[in-house]
Amino acid sequence: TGHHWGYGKEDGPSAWHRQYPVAKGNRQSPIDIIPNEARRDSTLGPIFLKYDQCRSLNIANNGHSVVVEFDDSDDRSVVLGGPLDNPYRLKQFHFHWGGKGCEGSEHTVAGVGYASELHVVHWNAVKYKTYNDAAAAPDGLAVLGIFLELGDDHRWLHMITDALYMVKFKGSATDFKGFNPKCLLPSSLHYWTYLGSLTTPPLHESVTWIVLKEPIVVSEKQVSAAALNIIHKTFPTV
Ligand SMILES: NS(=O)(=O)c1c2ccccc2cc2ccccc12
Ligand SMILES: [Zn+2]
Repeated sequence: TGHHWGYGKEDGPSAWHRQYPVAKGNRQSPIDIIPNEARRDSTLGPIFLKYDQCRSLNIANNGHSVVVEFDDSDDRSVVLGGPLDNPYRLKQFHFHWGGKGCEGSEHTVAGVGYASELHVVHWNAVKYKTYNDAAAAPDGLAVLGIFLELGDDHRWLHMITDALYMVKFKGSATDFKGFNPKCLLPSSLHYWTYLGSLTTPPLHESVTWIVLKEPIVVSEKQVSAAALNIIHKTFPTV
């Protein structure tokens, strides 16, 4: 149905502005984070992640990423503090995997990319009635960005990568209960923060980005299994 965006030459990021003019906006993500140029803001306190009561629902392949969704019908799991004026409700998390050997992270740090990047999406349910309203509002979303660097196996990531074969094809989804994203956090919650946007169409300029300085460590095997598992096409219809 209609021309769809992607990551190819014709439909990739340089072409998105045709269908999504905001691509040429003044708070577009991702950005290159330059630590020496980042301003230290003493008014910013620590962030707090209250995920103990979170309820994961399913894991799905939307053709661009693998997304794990959560029950966001109440304030059971939220992020608060840091740059945020009120708690933001946990909605979903997803990964940006690279291909074989190429860096998949969206943000870079002083020009250096990481193997992958995890985005934990939260929305401002205090100010907005629905997630969709929040997704289009300048203070509607808060996304926690966590870099993945290559090293030893991550002890919990297998719970995600093992489930990927169940959602091999775009549009597929399966139950995914009892997963708490706390197990994917690094030891330090020190962060950079800036006002930005969704990194994929519709590119809404509605995201307060909170990018953690400390990456988590995953193995090449885990990343390549994941990257290879995401097939950007629907099931071959006979
Ligand atoms: N990269 S992103 O965090 O801007 C993003 C998505 C990226 C890929 C697939 C789905 C996404 C859905 C999002 C929903 C809200 C905020 C960011 C989102
Ligand atoms: Zn993302």
